[in-house]
Amino acid sequence: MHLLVINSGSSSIKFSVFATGEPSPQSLFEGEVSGIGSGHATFAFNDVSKNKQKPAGIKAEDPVKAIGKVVEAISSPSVPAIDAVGYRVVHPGAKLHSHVRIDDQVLHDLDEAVLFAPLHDPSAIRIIRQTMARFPSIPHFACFDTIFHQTMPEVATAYPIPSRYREQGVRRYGAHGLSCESIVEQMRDAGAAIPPRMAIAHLGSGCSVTALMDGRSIDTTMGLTPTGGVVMGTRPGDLDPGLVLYLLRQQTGDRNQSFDAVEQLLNHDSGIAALSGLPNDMRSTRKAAAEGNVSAQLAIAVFTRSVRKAIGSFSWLMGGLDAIVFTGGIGEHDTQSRSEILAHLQPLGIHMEEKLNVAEKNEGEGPIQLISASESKTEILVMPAKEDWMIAIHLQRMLVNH
Ligand SMILES: Nc1ncnc2c1ncn2[C@@H]1O[C@H](COP(=O)(O)OP(=O)(O)O)[C@@H](O)[C@H]1O
Ligand SMILES: CC(=O)OP(=O)(O)O
Ligand SMILES: [Mg+2]
Repeated sequence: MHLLVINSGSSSIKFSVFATGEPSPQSLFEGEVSGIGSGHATFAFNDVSKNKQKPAGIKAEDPVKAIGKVVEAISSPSVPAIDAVGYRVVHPGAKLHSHVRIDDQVLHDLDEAVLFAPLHDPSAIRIIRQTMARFPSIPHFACFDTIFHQTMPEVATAYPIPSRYREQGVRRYGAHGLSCESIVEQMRDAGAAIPPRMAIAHLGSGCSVTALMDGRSIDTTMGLTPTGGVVMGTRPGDLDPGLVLYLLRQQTGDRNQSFDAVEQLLNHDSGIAALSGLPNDMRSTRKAAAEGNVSAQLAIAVFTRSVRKAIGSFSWLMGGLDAIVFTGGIGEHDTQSRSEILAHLQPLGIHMEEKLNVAEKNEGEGPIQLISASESKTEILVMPAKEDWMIAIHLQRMLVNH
């Protein structure tokens, strides 16, 4: 069977075609629209058995506008007919508790869930509806970013607000769960031992740090929504809640308009992009910082400091760290962010080996790149966030059971 996976992030749509198989589904085609909303979006689609083509520039102001390009690519005669589709949906809301086959009831529940992930869920749901209309006779499944974090204990998920809100589903959910699960699954796949105390820093457009014990999530920085936690591309991460009240009270005029304006501010107009005054793209922010742009330098320093603090707090919580994994667009590629986040930690037994950090990864080396020095008590690893592969694994399991 052939599976299509559509992963819409806040600044990208990644999509893949897999052939089902053991031990896990095999990727045949991979594509990506990246830089959505940055003014210089690119599109790439590749047969994984052939040489990669260079991404081409396209117009893509938002993920929904980019989906037509995805459907066009997978409709090409060289791509096999699709038997099932799996979507990454960031938040299932308070009612859904597992990855599911999508029917009218699930679509209704997802419509209700948009309050929990207003930056991600609305476009994901529109993409699902459009793709279901295009492929009406095959099953469609939603895989959620929160499910992996269901192992978090109540002490990690309970907010110190009146308990009636908890009963309504107001708690920490976390996100980037499919990415974290793919890290653990790739370690298993490679026959590597799962580090007992691990922190995964998923640094992409959205950024989070997750604490794992024996491969299970025990705490994470994102909260009820993916707006909280560490500093991100266009989101501020954790703020003084009084600041949000201040913003709301400061807005004048229509009440709904002020909510919309504050939501726009917190999900689209904050984070690294706000501090730097530049588009949401770490590559151009780094370039500007290197050229002496002090706003870009400050933005990056605020970002790396917040990630450093999150990893530090989880290390304290677990009584130390056996491994730190960097993943996501920034985590996998921005060598400077990695060295800034872990600078001067030798007294704690954490030694990044700069030569390994900047070394080009060779093809066929496997997914786990070790960048710590041999004397480091904590292993520092760089690994790909294989969310699409993880969704294909769930899809394959659900297809057997449905
Ligand atoms: N080679 C690179 N060097 C530095 N940053 C990079 C590089 N490649 C991608 N990035 C950054 O990764 C971020 C996007 O991460 P990604 O995980 O693809 O996003 P999304 O959250 O939309 O899935 C952007 O800030 C981008 O600039
Ligand atoms: C949950 C989240 O922030 O996802 P992304 O990083 O793909 O925007
Ligand atoms: Mg992502």
